[in-house]
Amino acid sequence: MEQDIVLTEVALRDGSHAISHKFTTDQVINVTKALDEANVPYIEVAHGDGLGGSSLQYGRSSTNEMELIEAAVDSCNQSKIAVLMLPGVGTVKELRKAHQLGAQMVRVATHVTEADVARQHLALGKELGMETVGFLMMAHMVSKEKLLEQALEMESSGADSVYIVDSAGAFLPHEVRERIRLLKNNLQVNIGFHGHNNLSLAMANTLVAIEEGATRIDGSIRCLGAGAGNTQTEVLIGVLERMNIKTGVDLYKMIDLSEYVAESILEHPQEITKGSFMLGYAGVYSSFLLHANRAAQKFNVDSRDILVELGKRQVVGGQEDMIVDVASELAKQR
Ligand SMILES: CC[C@H](O)CC(=O)C(=O)O
Ligand SMILES: [Mn+2]
Repeated sequence: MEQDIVLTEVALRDGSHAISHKFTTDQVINVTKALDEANVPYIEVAHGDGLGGSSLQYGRSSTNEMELIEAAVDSCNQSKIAVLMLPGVGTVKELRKAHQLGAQMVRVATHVTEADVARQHLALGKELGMETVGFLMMAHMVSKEKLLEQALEMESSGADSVYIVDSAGAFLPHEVRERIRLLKNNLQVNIGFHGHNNLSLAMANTLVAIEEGATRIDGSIRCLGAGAGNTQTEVLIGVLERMNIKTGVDLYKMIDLSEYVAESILEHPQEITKGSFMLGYAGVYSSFLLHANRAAQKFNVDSRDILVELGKRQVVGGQEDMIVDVASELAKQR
């Protein structure tokens, strides 16, 4: 199969944030089968916060993620199942289990300044014979020089690909251009990009990343991802086709699947709402959206004020408890 760009479909992991981690086994089987038939190379399956994420802090999964991973593996003839893991949220025990069930790629995600904590998990991925990805989250929070330093750390730890992850959907296209160019000029491994559409820039940022040499790209079908969702996979495939860039993925099958996702999975359309826009504007983790909406309701404050304050405090993944603190402080100040 000819491929210029290698796609990873993330709806069955990133989309978990958008539906409060309620994927059912049937939904995972239906989506995975369709993605496999459409020739999508990699399909990520896990709790939204990665292996082991099911908890009070992040939100409990309705169905055990290992059951979902197993169902996804069994539904594929050619697609490979990827898992995300955040060291500290997930453990080596869960990574070994996911591998045993048939996952073939591990994407080790760290905050953009903490690449060194991925070393052990990337090494284990390699030892198990998995393809490895270093996933640098909240990349907009640092300078391009710092990002390069951290990307080199991921490369030296054994990542086959290093991703710039726009977790907050905060990047502007020229910022993505500069960063992908710098990594491309200094790393030997594949460069990837994972966008969020909070400022309506996921597609533009993805195209700029591809122009600068990124070859590993994430998308979520029907934008089923955190915040306003990710770069919309089926639309990206069509746009790349128009640009003569090959993904090897069947466009019509993806459009059919997109209709299924809208009818059978989405609780509401993935839109740029006041909350999701504010994530990108203030630079806040996309997965904080539903938590912030709930806290806004509970404390009767504006979710925009919560998100702006979280942005000012530069909160990072794992600090979800701050959302309630901020909402309660805002309520007291009123
Ligand atoms: C909490 C993990 C996070 O959702 C990973 C990711 O997709 C991102 O940072 O955008
Ligand atoms: Mn994401």
